[in-house]
Amino acid sequence: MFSHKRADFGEDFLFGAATAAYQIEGGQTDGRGSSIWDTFSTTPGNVHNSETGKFACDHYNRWPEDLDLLADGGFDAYRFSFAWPRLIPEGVGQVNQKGVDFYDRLIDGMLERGLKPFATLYHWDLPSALQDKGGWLNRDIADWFADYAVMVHKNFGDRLETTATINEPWCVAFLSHMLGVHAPGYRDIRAAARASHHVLLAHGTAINALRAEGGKNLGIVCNFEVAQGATGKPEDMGAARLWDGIFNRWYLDGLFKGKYPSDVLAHFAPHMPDDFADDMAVVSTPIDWFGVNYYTRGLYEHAPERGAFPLRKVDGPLEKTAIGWEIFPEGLEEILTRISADYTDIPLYVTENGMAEIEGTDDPRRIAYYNGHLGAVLAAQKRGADVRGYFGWSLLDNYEWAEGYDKRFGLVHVDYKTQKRTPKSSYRAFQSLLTGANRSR
Ligand SMILES: CO[C@H](O)c1c[n+]2c([nH]1)[C@H](O)[C@@H](O)[C@H](O)[C@H]2CO
Repeated sequence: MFSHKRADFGEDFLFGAATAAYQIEGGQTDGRGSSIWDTFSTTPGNVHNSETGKFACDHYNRWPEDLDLLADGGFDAYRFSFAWPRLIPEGVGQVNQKGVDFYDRLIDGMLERGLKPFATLYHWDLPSALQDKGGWLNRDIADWFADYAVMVHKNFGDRLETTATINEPWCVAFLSHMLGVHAPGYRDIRAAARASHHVLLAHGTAINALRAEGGKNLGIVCNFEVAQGATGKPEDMGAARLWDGIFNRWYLDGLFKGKYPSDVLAHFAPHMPDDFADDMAVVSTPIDWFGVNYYTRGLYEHAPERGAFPLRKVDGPLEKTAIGWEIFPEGLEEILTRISADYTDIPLYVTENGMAEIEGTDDPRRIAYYNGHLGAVLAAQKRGADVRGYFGWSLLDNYEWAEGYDKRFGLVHVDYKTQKRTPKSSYRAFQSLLTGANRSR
């Protein structure tokens, strides 16, 4: 079990678990439109075994059982995402009432169980119809996204505890337009530069539109990695600094300082949208809270042959998870204290943290992983970081994007043939921390 007590985190500290629509819902029916992940995943070579989210965890039908698991676990909150194509199948215009009805039932189900709804508006499943118009490369996406955000607010805003605009703008932009690992699968610095700006412009435009509608408790969720030099050589330390700029400071500086870091801009500048500097007041529109997703650190070395960004990640010596990420809980303490010391004093939530295993329901490594990272949260709080909550990734084993279904992050095991849910020992560890007992309904 964990070596911490719930009271250690503070009286109002919230514990939750997190998921995302495309990874768990399935339910490609009832008027849901196509998303870029439906097309990307069915394109050979993009996803392990060409696996798709077509069925996933069948959460579209099994959501009562999944909410019961959260309540039985003693969790206070549930971080979930709306599927834009389920609510507005073409991305703009006509609303799908069956989609509205689904999320109505889901959110009411949370409230009935005493679970606070922490909503994410966009967790990567862009409507294909908007991709047809250029997607994140088209500046108009800021208005498309703001209109979608207002639609969500008008239908559900009165019941949401918090609303995050975007999950992980780095993944939306750089991972998906520079590295080509996620949908839409671009490998193009010009696409990456423009998406890296438009995703933050869309965030700020939506925040302003939501404020105009009386929106409260608005934020964004960014992912962070501690970047360290593979050696102490200046060129390797420089590579780590540049990666810190690409992964962390582009978003922190843009959102909280209203300017992009000059070291990254030096690479992006020839490809940025005209007059992007005029948008920075919108990009840095004040928010109420900030979500921090953290999993691991990275070691980087100088790699002059790598063109646009002359760096390369190298394999580190620490214990790794099944997805190959080093286990480095100190990094979470470092990130939380850095953000609160250098960028903002608004409340922080750890909105994702967790690890992948390949199989099994007895998961002592995952218990140790969570225990270490919960300790990092306590250490960051002691150093002045205003951390208000922590969400384990993930409630369920689910569709792990380009990795397909092999890499399992769930506190609850899912047998995808039968859709049977089985709490793992890590779920029991949280249940014991949160309720003082190990019990199941
Ligand atoms: C690149 O790592 C990111 O911080 C990150 C890790 N994760 C994420 N972002 C996403 O938000 C989730 O949808 C993933 O399932 C989860 C596990 O891979």
